[in-house]
This record gives sequence, C-alpha cells and structure tokens, in this order.
Amino acid sequence: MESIILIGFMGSGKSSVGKELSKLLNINLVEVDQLIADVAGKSIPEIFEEEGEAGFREREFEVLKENLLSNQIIATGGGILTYPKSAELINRQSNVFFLKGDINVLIERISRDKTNQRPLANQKKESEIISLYKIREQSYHDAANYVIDVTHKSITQIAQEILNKVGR
Ligand SMILES: Nc1ncnc2c1ncn2[C@@H]1O[C@H](COP(=O)(O)OP(=O)(O)O)[C@@H](O)[C@H]1O
Ligand SMILES: O=C(O)C1=C[C@@H](OP(=O)(O)O)[C@@H](O)[C@H](O)C1
Ligand SMILES: [Mg+2]
Repeated sequence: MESIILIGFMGSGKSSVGKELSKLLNINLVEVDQLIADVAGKSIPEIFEEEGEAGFREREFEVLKENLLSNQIIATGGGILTYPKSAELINRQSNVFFLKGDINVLIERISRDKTNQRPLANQKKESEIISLYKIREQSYHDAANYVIDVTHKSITQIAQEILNKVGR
C-alpha cells in the first residue's frame, strides 16, 4: 500500500489519528515532528528558537524525504506544505488525507493540548491563528486526494473513515 499521509492545520488530529491508524493496520507510524526532534536532539520550540522557522522546515523536509517509503502512516506537521520542496514530495503521493475541521474547534483543541508545544500558535491571538489558517487552507486542498471533516467526529471514527477510503 502506498503510505497514508495526513495533512492539515494544527489541532486537526494528524498525530492522534496517525497513531490510531498505525495500531489498526499494525504498520509503522512516521510522526514527522517526533523524528525531527530526535534527529536534532532538541525540542521543536528549541529548534524554532535557535534555527528559526527556515531551519525547522529544512529539517522537516529531510525527515519527510527519508521516510517516504510505502506501507507507513505519515503524520505531518501543519506547516509542511509551506516549504516548496516538501510540498512537491507530498503532491506526488496518492493517499494524502486533509483532516479538515472548523477553525474554532481546532483552536479549542490546540489550546487544551499542553503536551505538544506549538511555537506558531503559542501566545498568538485567535485572529492571528485564523489568518494563518486562511493562508494555508488552499494548499491543503491542492495536495489532498481526500478531504475528511474532523469537526464532530471521534479519533476512531476518523481513522475508520480513512481505512474505508483506502479499501482496508
Ligand atoms: N477528533 C478529535 N476529537 C477530540 N479531540 C481531538 C480530536 N482530534 C484531536 N484531538 C485532540 O486535539 C489535540 C491536538 O491533536 P493532535 O493529534 O496533536 O493534532 P495535530 O497533530 O494535527 O496538531 C490533542 O489534544 C488531541 O487529543
Ligand atoms: O503548523 C505548523 O507550522 C507547525 C505545526 C506543528 O505540528 P502539528 O500540526 O502536528 O501541531 C509542528 O510541526 C510545528 O510546531 C509547526
Ligand atoms: Mg501533530
């Protein structure tokens, strides 16, 4: 099976749904953010602070490139498509799922989630996060082969819906 790639804004559930899919299919999860931190030996906020967003995006591209093998679940970070080299790789894939949700619900989920520190959402006004979403929204649609509404669904429901689409 060609790998299942999850894209979408922060808080849309890419990491959570990725974990669930990896369990259900018993295949490897590539959690891009986690691998970036492992390779760098520092946290995502530390990378943003020390290397800037540009440094983070190049690291993200390297991890994506090295892990685009078949038969995996790939949970990306919400900004991966802003880097043209990464967008190009993802645009070539055919099991790309855009987890799309009401932005207000996503903001609520982000603000409740204290485990994942998100430098591009922390300390930001709601209006700024909404602007960032609007800037990115079209790129998710352009890259996606499937759009899944995640607003009023559980993580398990979303994972099941994805499995149905790929015929598993
Ligand atoms: N469908 C959902 N229903 C309820 N909570 C969710 C759902 N999807 C994600 N969450 C919660 O929202 C937060 C962000 O989810 P996460 O998987 O880290 O998203 P992403 O990787 O897309 O940023 C987590 O606390 C997670 O438990
Ligand atoms: O939207 C973004 O630019 C980012 C999203 C984060 O991943 P999640 O979408 O999993 O939160 C993480 O990659 C980093 O903080 C940058
Ligand atoms: Mg994530």
